[in-house]
Amino acid sequence: MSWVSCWGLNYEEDYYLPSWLNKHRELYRSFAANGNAIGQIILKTLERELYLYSNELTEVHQPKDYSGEFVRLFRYPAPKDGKPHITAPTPAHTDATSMTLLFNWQGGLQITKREGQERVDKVDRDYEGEEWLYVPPEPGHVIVNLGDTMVVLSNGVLKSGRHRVVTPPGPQAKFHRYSVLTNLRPANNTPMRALKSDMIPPEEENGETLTAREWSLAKVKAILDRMAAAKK
Ligand SMILES: O=C(O)CCC(=O)C(=O)O
Ligand SMILES: [Fe+2]
Repeated sequence: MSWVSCWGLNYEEDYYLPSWLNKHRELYRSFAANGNAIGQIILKTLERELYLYSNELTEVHQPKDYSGEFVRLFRYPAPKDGKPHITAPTPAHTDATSMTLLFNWQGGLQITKREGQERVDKVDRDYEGEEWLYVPPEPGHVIVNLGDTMVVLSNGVLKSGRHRVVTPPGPQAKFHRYSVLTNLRPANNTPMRALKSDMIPPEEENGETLTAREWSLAKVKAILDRMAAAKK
């Protein structure tokens, strides 16, 4: 599997793109901006359902603010022998985003049937006997995965969806799989603690609150440490 990510930090103004993508700068900008606009509609609905009355979710996901948001393109080569890959090309995980918008044309994305998962799994561990369901792409639709920061901001009222990508089923396996995703993430300085509302259970005070940037770096570090430990 190969992929390329472009961190469109503050994609309304200054951002760097590699030369091959810079030729399509306007397409890139409008893809990221439209993704954010779709996300804003979903966040507005969640604000209402969570009884948040002062734009607490939408105001920390504004394109003008610096955050860890990115656009990512994936290419999953078709297996040469036609047999499904033994290990999932994208292993099971929840996204460290607030919300991921995923565009793809082939199957292969799966969600888990497992219930009662931990609040936020810092290392995306594997669970024995976990059952998986395909999410077939529908023309004209985008797949939306809610991510871990929403779990933190809602103190567990919202859940992040655990998913993975395996070889596309049936005859689709003969073709390379491409996917394009964009996402929403809280502005870098957003405090990663539960928002206050009648729908959100109050959070226990436990010392220091990380910013969104510190919080996502800690998740990446936990995953890298786990991968290094698995190699030993
Ligand atoms: O390639 C895909 O369809 C999904 C990849 C994914 O889950 C991710 O990058 O978080
Ligand atoms: Fe993901």
